[in-house]
Order: sequence, then structure tokens, then C-alpha cells
Amino acid sequence: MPEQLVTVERHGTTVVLTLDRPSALNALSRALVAELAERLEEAAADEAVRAVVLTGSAKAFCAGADISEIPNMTGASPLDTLPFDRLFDTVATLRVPTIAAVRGLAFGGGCELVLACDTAVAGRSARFAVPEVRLGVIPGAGGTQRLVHAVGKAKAMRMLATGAPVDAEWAYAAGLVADLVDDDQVLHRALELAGQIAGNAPRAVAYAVDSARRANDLPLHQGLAHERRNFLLALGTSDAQEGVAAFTDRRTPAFTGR
Ligand SMILES: CCCCCCCCCCCCC/C=C/C(=O)SCCNC(=O)CCNC(=O)[C@H](O)C(C)(C)COP(=O)(O)OP(=O)(O)OC[C@H]1O[C@@H](n2cnc3c(N)ncnc32)[C@H](O)[C@@H]1OP(=O)(O)O
Repeated sequence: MPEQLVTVERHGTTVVLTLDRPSALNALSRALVAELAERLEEAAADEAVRAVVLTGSAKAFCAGADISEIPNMTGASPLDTLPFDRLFDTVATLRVPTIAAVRGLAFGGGCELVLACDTAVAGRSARFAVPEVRLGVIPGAGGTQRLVHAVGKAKAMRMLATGAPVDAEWAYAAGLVADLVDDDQVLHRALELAGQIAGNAPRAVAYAVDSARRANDLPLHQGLAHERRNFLLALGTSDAQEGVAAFTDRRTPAFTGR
């Protein structure tokens, strides 16, 4: 029986996936990458699931790609990165919002995993880095693109070009994470946020806003067209009618997900 590298917990309509490879600070081995992608796809396929929280076991979120697997990368081809591409594409396009709950370090691919999520909560012990330059490589899972979107060019280059870690306060002030709480409150805050998402909007609308938000990664004009399409789709749902009616009637909407 292969070692379980990702634990799955259900908290109401939220699934919590924990990277569970503490001996290697949850480094992303190929086995862990494949297992995490499968658990994410399973969660998103469940109509009752409204959000996924990603977190790490022990004192780390994730120390990045498993460096012990680098020697096998001589003459690496795009095929070698497929498992990583599948995982990061799955996180970035999941049908439900993804929330990173970070305690301890999120380095390299671990930091890129946080960036691929829709939002993030950090504990005061959290540290973020893209130290790949210190390995003679560069981030290969979106870090050079998503970090600029998250914190802006100047702060992104400070991290990318030096590989130096930043602390939780810096990450929060820079916009890399949305909330900064005490370490023992990280999961609680992530679950609270997931519950607010589930409680305040029908699944289809939450997906539409998430999908439209991701269009922000496209050039602006494409993003605006994508947003308008999703807006009009949402407007045509019975939930939108119910939401408007409930506001008019000063009552809580009874969404049906249609
Ligand atoms: C670069 C290519 C990756 C190869 C395979 C991928 C295929 C292609 C994919 C493309 C997309 C991926 C892009 C992402 C790339 C990366 O993430 S590169 C790696 C970036 N991360 C790092 O450089 C961090 C390396 N680790 C450290 O610097 C330190 O461990 C630490 C994080 C600062 C913590 O230090 P400390 O508290 O002193 O703990 P340690 O004793 O160093 O570590 C504890 C044990 O954990 C093991 N470990 C830590 N990090 C990794 C890791 N990234 N990979 C594998 N193992 C790791 C460490 O070896 C210790 O284990 P033991 O020695 O057995 O005790």
C-alpha cells in the first residue's frame, strides 16, 4: 500500500487537503504531486463541495519541488514537468475556490502553489520564497508570472532575483496573502472564509466570479469580454432572480444552484 501523502478532511462543504510528508517539509515529489492532483479533482467533482483548503502538515506548508528528484532531470523534456503542470493547472482552474492555509515555509513550488490558489491565509510563522535561482534554475510552476500579479513587478523581482525569503508580515503587506492571523488560527480563518463563500453565493455564481477573476490573467480586453460573458450567464440563472428578489423582500435568499 503506497504511503498516503495527502490527507483529506471534510468540514461541511469545504474539503481540507493536507500535504503530509513532514520528513521532507512536504516537498513535492512526483508521487505527492500526482496524489494531490487526484484529491483536488475528486473534491471538485463533488457537487456538494464549495471550496478547497490546501495546507501543510507539521512546521511547513511546502518546501517546493523535491530536490532529490533533480538528478533524474538531466536532459529534462516538457514531458518531465507534465505532472507538475497538471497539478498547478488543476489548482488554478478548479471549479471551486481554493484557499491556501500557510504555516511555516512555502518555498519554491510551495510558494507557487500558494500563488496558484485563489486566495491565502498566513500564520505569523509563514515565510515565502522562490529560491530557485539559488539552485541554478528558475521557478517553473508559474512563479515568474503569478508573483508579479500578486505583489507587483518591483517586489516580485526582489523575491525572484534574490531567492531570499520574506516573512508573513511582508507577504501580507505586499498582497501575497489576504489574511494574517496567529498560527493556531490559520485553519479556522481559512474554513471561516470558505464558509462565507459557500454561504453568500450559489455554487454557479461563485464559479463564475472565480472564472472571471482568473480572466484577469489574460490581457485586459480579453478579461473584460470573459467577465461580461460570465456576468450575463450568471444574470440568467434562477439564483440571480432569487438573489434580487430576496434583496427586495429583505430576506435571506434560498439559492438552489441553478
Ligand atoms: C527544480 C526542479 C525540481 C525537480 C523535479 C521537478 C520536475 C519539473 C517541475 C517544474 C516545476 C517545479 C518548479 C519548482 C521548483 C522548486 O520548488 S525547486 C526547490 C525549491 N525549494 C528549495 O530550494 C528549498 C530547499 N530546502 C531548504 O532550503 C531548506 O530545507 C529549508 C526549506 C530552508 C528548511 O531548512 P531546515 O529547517 O534547516 O530543514 P532541512 O534540514 O534543510 O530540511 C528538513 C528535511 O527536509 C528535506 N527537504 C527540505 N526541502 C526539500 C526539497 N525541496 N526537496 C527535497 N527534500 C527537502 C531536507 O533534505 C531534510 O531532509 P533530511 O536531510 O532527510 O532530514
